[in-house]
Amino acid sequence: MKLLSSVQSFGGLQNQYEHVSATLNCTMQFSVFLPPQASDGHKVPVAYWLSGLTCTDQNFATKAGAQRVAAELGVAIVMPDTSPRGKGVPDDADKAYDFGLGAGFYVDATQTPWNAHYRMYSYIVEELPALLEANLPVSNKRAVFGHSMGGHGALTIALNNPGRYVSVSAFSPIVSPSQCPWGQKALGLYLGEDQAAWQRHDTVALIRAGAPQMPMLVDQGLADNFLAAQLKTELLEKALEETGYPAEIRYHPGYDHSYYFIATFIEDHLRFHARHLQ
Ligand SMILES: N[C@@H](CCC(=O)N[C@@H](CSC=O)C(=O)NCC(=O)O)C(=O)O
Repeated sequence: MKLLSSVQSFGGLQNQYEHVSATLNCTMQFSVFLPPQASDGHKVPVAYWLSGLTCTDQNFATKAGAQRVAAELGVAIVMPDTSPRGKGVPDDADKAYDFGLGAGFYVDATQTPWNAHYRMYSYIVEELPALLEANLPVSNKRAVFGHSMGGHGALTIALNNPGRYVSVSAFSPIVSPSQCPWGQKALGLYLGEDQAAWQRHDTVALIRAGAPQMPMLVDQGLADNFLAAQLKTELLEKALEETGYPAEIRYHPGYDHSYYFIATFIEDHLRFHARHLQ
């Protein structure tokens, strides 16, 4: 992997890298915040941040304001891109923002032409951690968190891989892609119309199917324009209640879907993960 840029922040380093991904069959960029505790080669625990629709590795790095607390806690943050990129990577036919480039939905596509590149699930779960743990001072103590499409990615990836992550959290997640327009479009095109294949990428379905318990925190703004039609947090709330799954959902009056909301509560998420990572 090649270092593209490196700037100091709160005593740590905000770095951007490029590498050729065998999983995604293209060149990818990602960002990593390395806290000061990593500077002597000491391996630090790591939280993987999964961004939402339209994002690259830069949105969280520049808008969330996570570096100060991550530096204090000694936790690295990995910020991957949200889809494969580059020449030959197919996009939505109408260049819509909710499918294709910037909208990988953290699944491994099985349908042509998407399956040649769109394998974000395996990229996040396997390729990226292996690359980083071999080349950077980060340990295999991992947490995963994300926003919106990335909140869906974080929750489903954690529930499918409880041994690989100690904790999971999400801002404004799509809790049941099987039951909202963004998810139905993406899963239909990436995985095909047989909804049986969608269930392991649907947080509500996974919880209802008896997913193993792990520390889980969800924050949702009540002034979020996407709440009623796309996010549907109430479906998760109901599934948690009916199965006795012990997650915390916090609702915040007045907060919308933006990074202003994320920046307000990111400290809570980092402290939540640090408690489980250390
Ligand atoms: N352009 C779209 C909305 C796109 C949007 O709001 N993206 C969110 C994530 S939404 C779910 O995954 C985001 O994080 N945007 C980047 C940012 O820096 O804010 C529309 O017009 O509705």
